[in-house]
Amino acid sequence: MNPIHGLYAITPDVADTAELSRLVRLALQGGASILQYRNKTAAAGLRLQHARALRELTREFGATFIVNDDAQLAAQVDADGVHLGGEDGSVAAARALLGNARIVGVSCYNRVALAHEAVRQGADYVAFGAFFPSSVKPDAVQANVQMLTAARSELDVPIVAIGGITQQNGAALIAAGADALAVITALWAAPDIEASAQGFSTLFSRTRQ
Ligand SMILES: Cc1ncc(COP(=O)(O)OP(=O)(O)O)c(N)n1
Ligand SMILES: Cc1ncsc1CCOP(=O)(O)O
Ligand SMILES: [Mg+2]
Repeated sequence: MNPIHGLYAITPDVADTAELSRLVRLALQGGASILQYRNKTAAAGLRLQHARALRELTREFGATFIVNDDAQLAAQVDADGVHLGGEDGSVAAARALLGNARIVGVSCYNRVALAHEAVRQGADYVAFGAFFPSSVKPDAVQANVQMLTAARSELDVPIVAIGGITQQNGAALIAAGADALAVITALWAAPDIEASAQGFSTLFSRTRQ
């Protein structure tokens, strides 16, 4: 099975490791198949503690564990891979740390040409977005369904969609070719995180791909 398929949960900004683990467990119970550890503010020691805890938890559930931005941290905690944006270093540098068996995902914003280049450099998946307004990244570049459709017809690697995705607007992205939906707010701000994860996961069995 493609390890990049289904609900791709990205961690909320929660500093306390036990509380972060409690929330993530709910998402995994609800069926999140990929977890990305994304934290822009914690100190290195706390990030290591978080990443170690989440590595253990994702193993328990058989979920794919990706670290955002930091290939070194990914290697240190034996994560399944790393996610790189335009300012996060090259695929080659990540490969040098992680080897060929790990996953390297690359942000391509709204540019299919960037995705071709990422694949040429050895990316295992590409991400496009933001598809909808995002309170986490209000200034994010806007992507649209037409470019996703074009990307799907041109690319063989898994495609992740991100940015303001909800259970309501996510189905159209899956129908257009997204293999995974990366979500922050609609998952963690939901009144029932497990039910929200379940709802997102169900979209993948309902929507023709
Ligand atoms: C799955 C996924 N897609 C896109 C991003 C955004 O990456 P980037 O542009 O590097 O921005 P930051 O998340 O680092 O602020 C992502 N993290 N995950
Ligand atoms: C990291 C990132 N990159 C583009 S939008 C975004 C944030 C996604 O969060 P949300 O699902 O809350 O819009
Ligand atoms: Mg980044």
